[in-house]
Amino acid sequence: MNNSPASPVAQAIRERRSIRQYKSTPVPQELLLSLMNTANWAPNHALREPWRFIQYKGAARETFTEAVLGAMSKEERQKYEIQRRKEYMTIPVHLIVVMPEDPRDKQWTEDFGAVCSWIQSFQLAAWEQGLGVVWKTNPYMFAPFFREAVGVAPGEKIVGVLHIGYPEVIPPAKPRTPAEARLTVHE
Ligand SMILES: Cc1cc2nc3c(=O)[nH]c(=O)nc-3n(C[C@H](O)[C@H](O)[C@H](O)COP(=O)(O)O)c2cc1C
Repeated sequence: MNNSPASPVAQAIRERRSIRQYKSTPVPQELLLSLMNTANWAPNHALREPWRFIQYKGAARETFTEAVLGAMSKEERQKYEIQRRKEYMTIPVHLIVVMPEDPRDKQWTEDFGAVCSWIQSFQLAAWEQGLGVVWKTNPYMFAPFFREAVGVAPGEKIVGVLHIGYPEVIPPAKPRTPAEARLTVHE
């Protein structure tokens, strides 16, 4: 099996970067859906496919922006509103990734793992197509105001907010610790 760093999968894993500066160029919806359908092949136990998505694009990004701003304190809003409004109205797509909160520990763990796998699969498939993504877990995600404004129900968890678009800037890689440093081998 070709597991060299030069294989297409290995290369995508190593070269993908979280993108925080985007061009305003729209992302075709067919491309987005195709990438989502690829990510749907992520491993998920008992094939529960424990994910759903809420997408904001075009003028509806205003609704997303208001949901974020409404979750801020007065002071935070004063400090960040202009910057955030500009940022969220430039990035072409915001995708909220949601999972059901199964009360059983085993199922919750499986579902969370599956949704994280979905997100990374999506990020890699997007990268291969020249699209950038960043996976965010900002404090607003946990705020009741935001959850209600975007239609996340009690009993659901937001696993991440993905910002998606064509990269304006690709940051340099942050070095990783070699696996050997974290590996205990018994033989
Ligand atoms: C679960 C998770 C949550 C993250 N949350 C944030 C976040 O809130 N804000 C952010 O700027 N990046 C966030 N990131 C992206 C990481 O900061 C990023 O992956 C890390 O800096 C390594 O950079 P790279 O992805 O370009 O290799 C998150 C990543 C993961 C996996």
